Amino acid sequence: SQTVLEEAKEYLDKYDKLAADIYYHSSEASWNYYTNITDETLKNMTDWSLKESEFANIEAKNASGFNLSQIQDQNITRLLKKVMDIGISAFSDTAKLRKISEIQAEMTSIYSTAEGCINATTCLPLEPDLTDIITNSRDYDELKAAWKGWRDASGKKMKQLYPQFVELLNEAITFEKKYKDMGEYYRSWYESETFENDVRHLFDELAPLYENLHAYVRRKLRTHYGEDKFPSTGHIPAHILGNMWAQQWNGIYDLVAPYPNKQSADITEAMIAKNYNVTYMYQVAEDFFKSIGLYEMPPLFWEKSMLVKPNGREVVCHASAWDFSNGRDFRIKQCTSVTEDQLLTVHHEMGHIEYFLAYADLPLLYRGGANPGFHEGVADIVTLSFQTPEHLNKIGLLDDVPGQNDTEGDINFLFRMALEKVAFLPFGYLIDQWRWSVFRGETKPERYNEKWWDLRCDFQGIYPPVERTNDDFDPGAKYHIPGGVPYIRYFVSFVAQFQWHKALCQVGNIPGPLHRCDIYNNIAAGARLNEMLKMGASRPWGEAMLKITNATDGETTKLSALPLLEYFDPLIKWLEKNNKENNEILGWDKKNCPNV
Ligand SMILES: C[C@H](NC(=O)O)C(=O)O
Ligand SMILES: [Zn+2]
Repeated sequence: SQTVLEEAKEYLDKYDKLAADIYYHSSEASWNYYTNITDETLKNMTDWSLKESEFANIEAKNASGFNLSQIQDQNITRLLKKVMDIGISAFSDTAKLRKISEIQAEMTSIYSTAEGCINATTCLPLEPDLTDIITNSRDYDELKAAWKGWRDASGKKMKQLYPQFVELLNEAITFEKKYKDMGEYYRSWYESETFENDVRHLFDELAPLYENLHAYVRRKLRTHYGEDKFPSTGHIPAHILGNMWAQQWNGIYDLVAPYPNKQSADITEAMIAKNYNVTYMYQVAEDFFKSIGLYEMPPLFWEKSMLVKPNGREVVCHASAWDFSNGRDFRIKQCTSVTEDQLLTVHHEMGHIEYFLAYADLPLLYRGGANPGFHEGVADIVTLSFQTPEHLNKIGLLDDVPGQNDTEGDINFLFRMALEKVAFLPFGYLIDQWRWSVFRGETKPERYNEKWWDLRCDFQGIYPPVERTNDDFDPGAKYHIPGGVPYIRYFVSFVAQFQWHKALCQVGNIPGPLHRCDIYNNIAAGARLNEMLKMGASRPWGEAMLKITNATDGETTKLSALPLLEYFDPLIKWLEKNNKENNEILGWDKKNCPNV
């Protein structure tokens, strides 16, 4: 007779083939909905997501037939546990599972087809129109109209749907009695009892840097928009930070740059001047990955991706990368336009594809990030190199590179990176603080919007330029809420990517300060990164962290804020000095939120 181990291995091989087939069809059905929103594609996607749940449910029962204590092979037991860890698919009420899928699809459709009205006659989609206004307008009232118009057309329209979505998700996830609520299930993906506390500590460590950036930007914006827009509580109006959600502020770099008379690198202009088109943007990104020994895009990528917003049909424009579970079919869906921000997003989405390609030979159950934050950090990691003046100069998008002793040019660059990476930290942290409090039942529907603004006011130090009431549902105006995509992964990513950048610059023997390091063409750096990518989700993520940091202190299996703080150290000193010289009072009243 076969040993239990041999039986388990045989079972897992069969599972892998069955799962690959179901996942392929289910991904294809989702793809057809996200790239063509109709009732018919919605129905087909929902049907397939139910087939996927049914498959997961049956296989979880089959796998539970194995007595894990009789199997010494840790790899096999880890795989069997993953077969059994199926989240809401364990729920027996398939009608309610269908309802969950339908509500999420409907909210995603409302978000993706919404047109925000900026006046009585003009209503515009988020991408590219409202995004362009929010990024480029410097007119307080024009910005306010776009900000309000978007929220009225998106979040407000799905307010009634969200309470039921939460209730059904919690009912489904508690069915097995393994998780208290959906938030606990999402956090379980980080395989750590202390995860929630760990991210809070990281946030607290990084808060002083954010407060210095906030104080400096606030002072610069006050001079442009006038004192009257800045309440004594210290908050900044939410709509003048160059981004629809004030999540990253690089859009207003020209307005707040430390040394504005220095040549401000307007990369979008340079791209247009160099006749960049969408395809070329993807070739530039692919060239970067190939230069460090990673993977070129397979033929099906170019054949099947959706790289521009199509005419004549509704699509989900929010950019994403897709793995069709067959080792050959990987796609990006992005309504790409020729801007610097979009070029960063192209590198981000292709970074996900690089991870997919690196772990494509692993069992399907291991084809994922070591944790969700790793997948987002891997997506971002090359942008830390790509944006350096050295690299932009190499690819012809920047003429003069600030020399190492050109402090002003260097500070301008670091400041620009802080607008993208430091400004994000409270936002990346607070989205799931809201969502976890909703899933826990601490925040009831009648307080959804109030809680959202309490968190935005407390952690980000911003306030809404238009009075909010409980008829509003501003969480719904951010893709990841209707899209059902957890968000703490981005906070984890923004911390981890600096740990990795430091490790890759070291192993690549790249001299100079961390913030000027470019791993382009560095095979050693790429090889080290690839070693971690190839692990996928096969081992607890602390081992993946160690693989990339190659640390001997044993400690660096954890997330650490130190590399991020080291990267920004010259700017921290500059901001502290500048804020002091201007008698700027750091921070804001965290518990008193101006509601216009
Ligand atoms: C940071 C996050 N990125 C992504 O969704 O790919 C966002 O856009 O909010
Ligand atoms: Zn991503």
